[in-house]
Amino acid sequence: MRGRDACDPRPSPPSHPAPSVRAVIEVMKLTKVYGRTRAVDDLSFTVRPGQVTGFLGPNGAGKSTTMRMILGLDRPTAGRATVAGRPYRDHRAPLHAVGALLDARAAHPGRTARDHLVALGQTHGIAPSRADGLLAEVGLGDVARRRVGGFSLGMAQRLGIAAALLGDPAVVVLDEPVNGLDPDGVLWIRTLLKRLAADGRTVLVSSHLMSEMAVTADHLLVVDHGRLLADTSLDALLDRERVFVRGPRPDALRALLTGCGATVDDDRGGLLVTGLGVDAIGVAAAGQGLVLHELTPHRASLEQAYMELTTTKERA
Ligand SMILES: Nc1ncnc2c1ncn2[C@@H]1O[C@H](COP(=O)(O)OP(=O)(O)OP(=O)(O)O)[C@@H](O)[C@H]1O
Repeated sequence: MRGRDACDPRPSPPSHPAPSVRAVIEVMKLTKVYGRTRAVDDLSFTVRPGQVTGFLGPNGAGKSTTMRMILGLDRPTAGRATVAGRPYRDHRAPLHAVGALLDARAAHPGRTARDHLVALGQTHGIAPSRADGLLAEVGLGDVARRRVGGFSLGMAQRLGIAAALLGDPAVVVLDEPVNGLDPDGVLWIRTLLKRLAADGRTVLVSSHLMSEMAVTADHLLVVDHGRLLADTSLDALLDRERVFVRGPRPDALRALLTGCGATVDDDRGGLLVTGLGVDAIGVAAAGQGLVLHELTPHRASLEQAYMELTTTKERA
């Protein structure tokens, strides 16, 4: 009983429901090359409404560059990105289609927070009262008439989020929105993102903080070196079964399980197996007459799942 046929087939992932084109972000074979750096490398994914999609990866993974291309701020070397069925630049009233926060310090430092939002709103016929309401909502009501140049990073982030929401957009794209926020602010943005998704909006939020995404996102896009490592629900990533297995013939066991398509790592005197469940391992070992002294399921933390994902793909 050797090879993949000897092992229980793993269930195929659930298919996604057909997305409403109204608010979908589509990234198709997107590539961006800066000199010798492939910042984004043949990236394809779809971001759907009604959930928070975390865009996760280490520093320099290509998250900001991808977001800039989605928002028409960088020209792709190859491939394309659309929002609600068309490139961002083709939207006649972009503030209503997509709200974005890429750089919290982008607001003119000499303007007051209120003037910044009112001026932005004027480009789309948005009433000043909407700016006032949003400033109160993001916790800047008391400093609405202070100049932005004197704002802390956290205050600037809150203003950037107010600007992103000004046009009541169906799609929200935020690049590292928790940067500079205090614990209250982090909690606030977490709640806000979940509410936006519950309203049926499409929410794409980047972070290099696994812990933050673990409590905020429903779905994860994991990138590294400009490439997509995973496009998965948070639950599916965490539910990936890992099994600790120990027996007197670890080398034979490793060869068997690797042949069954599992990833096998040394761990505390035994083997840590990803990609096969306890039943499949038991059946495969019995088929080869291999004795097992231990066979224990492990649920990975998000950090473990992420580290495993990045190191496994780098080795491949
Ligand atoms: N304008 C540019 N010119 C040259 N190289 C760039 C430029 N913008 C980004 N890069 C490079 O592209 C790569 C991806 O950068 P990017 O900012 O997209 O990553 P990131 O995932 O957003 O990182 P971080 O979490 O640190 O913000 C990096 O190697 C970066 O140095």
